[in-house]
Amino acid sequence: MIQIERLRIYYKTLHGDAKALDDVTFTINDKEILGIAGESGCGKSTLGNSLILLKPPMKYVSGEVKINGEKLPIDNNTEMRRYRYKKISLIPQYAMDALNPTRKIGGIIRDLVGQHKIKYEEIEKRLHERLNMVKLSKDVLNMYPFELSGGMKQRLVLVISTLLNPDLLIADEVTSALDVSSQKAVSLMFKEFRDREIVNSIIFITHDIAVLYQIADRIVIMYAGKVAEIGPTEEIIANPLHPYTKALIKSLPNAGIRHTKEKLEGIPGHPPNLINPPAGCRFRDRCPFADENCLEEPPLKEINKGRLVACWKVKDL
Ligand SMILES: Nc1ncnc2c1ncn2[C@@H]1O[C@H](COP(=O)(O)OP(=O)(O)OP(=O)(O)O)[C@@H](O)[C@H]1O
Repeated sequence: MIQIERLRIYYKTLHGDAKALDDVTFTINDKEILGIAGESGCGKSTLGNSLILLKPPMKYVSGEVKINGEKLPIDNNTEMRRYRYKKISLIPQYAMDALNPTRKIGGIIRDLVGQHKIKYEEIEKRLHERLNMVKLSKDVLNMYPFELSGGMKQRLVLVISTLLNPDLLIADEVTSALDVSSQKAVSLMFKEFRDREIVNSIIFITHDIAVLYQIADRIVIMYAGKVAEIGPTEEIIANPLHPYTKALIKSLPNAGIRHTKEKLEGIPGHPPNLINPPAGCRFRDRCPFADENCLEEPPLKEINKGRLVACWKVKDL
């Protein structure tokens, strides 16, 4: 189990700190795929990246992350070396485009495991099995990245990032650049890696709730650096409680989630500036239900078992 408690991660800027993650608390259970969704800029990538490497101007401010009860030294990039790739592995946004174009895929993997002091020969058998699992021939090891399609590259990235069977895999927008049929195939392979216990848990970051509907057990909805709502996938989609989640679900195309005659609606307005966010609920300027109570920040409260919502109005909606 991974516990994230009151985590604050900011970006240092010339105009002050951008509060990209501001008091974020949730857990990732064993054998779980946890989806993280929300509009662009809400802090999803910051969350994933902060569990691996704090690259300036990103900085740790406060809070804790525990993996199976052990505190992760996320504020110390050197100490985090022990965990990176072996215990926690990240597939960053655009990873498939970042594969070295001048090196054959076998060579890329040899370099990567070498950096972690593991001999290629030690993992070779496992590598072949895993390639087979994601329906790639081992001939790809003799190919250059540009010879593979987007879907093939993304499946390869899944294999590479999980070669050492990490406890936690963080996947950041891994399906966004793919067409709809490859999206489904790739996301189901992530599920298979969890089902076969190659990884213990997965954080699946995406702006696309339709993808989460296919694979996530629970969903965390983020808004402007904070958690708006947490719940089981079916419940979040069928019965969103936070006004922001309601708007997000309403703005979805029908993509296999539900059929409605309602017109597709975007969410009016923009998220607040995170350097100087308004006091109180950060969604209040865009919220049709906001009143003077919302000038005070709503705590994330358990409404029903496993269902947490940060909204003063939730009981009245
Ligand atoms: N290097 C940076 N310097 C300053 N602010 C940053 C930096 N990187 C990100 N931010 C700010 O942190 C906030 C969260 O960004 P983040 O990339 O985590 O969001 P996201 O939800 O992953 O968005 P996207 O889906 O577009 O990747 C944004 O408001 C962004 O402007």
